[in-house]
Amino acid sequence: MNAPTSVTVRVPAKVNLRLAVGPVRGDGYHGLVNVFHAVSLYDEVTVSPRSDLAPGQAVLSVDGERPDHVARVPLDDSNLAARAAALLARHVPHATGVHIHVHKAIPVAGGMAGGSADAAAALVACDALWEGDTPRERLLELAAELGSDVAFPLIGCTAVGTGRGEQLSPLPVQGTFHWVFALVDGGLSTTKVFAEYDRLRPDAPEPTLDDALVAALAAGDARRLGAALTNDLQPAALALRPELGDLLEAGRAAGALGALVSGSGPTCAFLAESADHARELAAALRASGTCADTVTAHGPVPGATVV
Ligand SMILES: C[C@@](CO)(OP(=O)(O)O)[C@H](O)COP(=O)(O)OP(=O)(O)OC[C@H]1O[C@@H](n2ccc(N)nc2=O)[C@H](O)[C@@H]1O
Ligand SMILES: Nc1ncnc2c1ncn2[C@@H]1O[C@H](COP(=O)(O)OP(=O)(O)O)[C@@H](O)[C@H]1O
Repeated sequence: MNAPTSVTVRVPAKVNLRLAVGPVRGDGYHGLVNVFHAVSLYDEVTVSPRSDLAPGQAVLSVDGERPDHVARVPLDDSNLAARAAALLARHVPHATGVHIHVHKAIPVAGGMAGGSADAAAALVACDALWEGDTPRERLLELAAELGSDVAFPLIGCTAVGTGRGEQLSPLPVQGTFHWVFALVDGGLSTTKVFAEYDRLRPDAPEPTLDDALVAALAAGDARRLGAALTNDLQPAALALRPELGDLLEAGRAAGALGALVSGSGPTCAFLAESADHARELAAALRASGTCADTVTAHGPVPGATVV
């Protein structure tokens, strides 16, 4: 069979249903109990071979519906998708240079792991393009080398991440949960949010999982899930962006079952009772004037998939 001329992979964003953050470790990372949940907001990453480039070398292009977000995606070697192609090229025999095109829908620097999603998608796409047949376990290891959040979008659905978030165990979930994500202008640096967390919580305890959250997911109970959502980084994100407090309050006042900052923020996530309720909640949030825009999505959804 001939090698493919291009491969496109669709990859979901994540929201953290529980982000329990422990003390800073010797390597500068924080021990986490990080419950990832993949939602139906997708980037698409397309790779095609470039014979004028060295194996694993990439040129990038990006487009998407939000020009302000597209403009913030780096087009050089620091792009996580380019770093993923370079890393995989060192582990498969028939790597080529590649053009990587990212169609962006996941907010940039928004706490929804868009860069990590693109890196996971690039690993899957390049492995298919180069016919690497890299085993799943090896792809997960390579993903973890690229960042704490890169392994999760390979598996998607709902999973708890321990260590620095990269050691994943799937969690059973019944049914579908409906979400509204409120986008705000500008991003937040993950490093700065963790630094602010250290300042606010010098005495952080070891992170734990929450039985009530696990039970709510297994039962498909949105009301109980809403009550169990927590994010230890939220006070740090609110300290850096105080206006997010008004956004969370607007969502609660409009009847969200749960409201929290997504990961390191500043995107905020609101749990709804149904798809209809999510649309109503989104309209109320937009009318409140506390966010730039909203996106509705459902979860859990599968991880990076060749389309
Ligand atoms: C906070 C979370 C929650 O899922 O994601 P975002 O909300 O930003 O997407 C993650 O922990 C982010 O994961 P990721 O963005 O891959 O982080 P990395 O590249 O590994 O690390 C970036 C920086 O974040 C801090 N960091 C990250 C992970 C961790 N367990 N402890 C940390 O202290 C460190 O300062 C590190 O230098
Ligand atoms: N493919 C990519 N898409 C988006 N941002 C990227 C990408 N590669 C590198 N970055 C950089 O990573 C930073 C964090 O972006 P992102 O992964 O979208 O957010 P977060 O870490 O909040 O989930 C961005 O500010 C950008 O400079």
